[in-house]
Amino acid sequence: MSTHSHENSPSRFSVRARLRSFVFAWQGLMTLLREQHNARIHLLALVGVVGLSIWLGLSAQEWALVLLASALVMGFEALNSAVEYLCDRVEPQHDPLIRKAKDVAAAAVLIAALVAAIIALIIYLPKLLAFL
Ligand SMILES: Nc1ncnc2c1ncn2[C@@H]1O[C@H](COP(=O)(O)OP(=O)(O)OP(=O)(O)O)[C@@H](O)[C@H]1O
Repeated sequence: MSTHSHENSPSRFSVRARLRSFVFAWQGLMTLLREQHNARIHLLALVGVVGLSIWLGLSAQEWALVLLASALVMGFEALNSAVEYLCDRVEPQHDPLIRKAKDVAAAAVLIAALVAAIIALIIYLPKLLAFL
């Protein structure tokens, strides 16, 4: 059984421990891209978005909004996958509360994706129409 010493007395700051945390987070990113097809689609979309943004010459504020929206979608996708892994460990059998947990986690991705799509329309549509 592990102890919870860090809850009472925080350990001293250590660069090595911070680096380890970064490696774990990187492993999580690799797991996400390897196992979650949605994450691969989002990464591909991000490459497309960056290409389009360079081509259209976005302003600094537009870049910030586009990158923020992309990070929101991908970040929620990661959290959604974490919820899925936890649910599958806790209850592999069909369960109404597990269904709700997974559906609600997926709703977070949906909300971010809808807002990202609206932001994309606001920023890209006028620039694309100007080409016509
Ligand atoms: N144990 C379960 N009990 C009840 N419903 C479940 C269970 N597992 C999955 N579901 C239902 O199936 C849906 C898809 O779950 P799953 O774990 O297969 O995610 P997924 O197909 O990887 O989703 P996505 O790829 O869109 O993130 C859930 O949103 C939920 O409605």
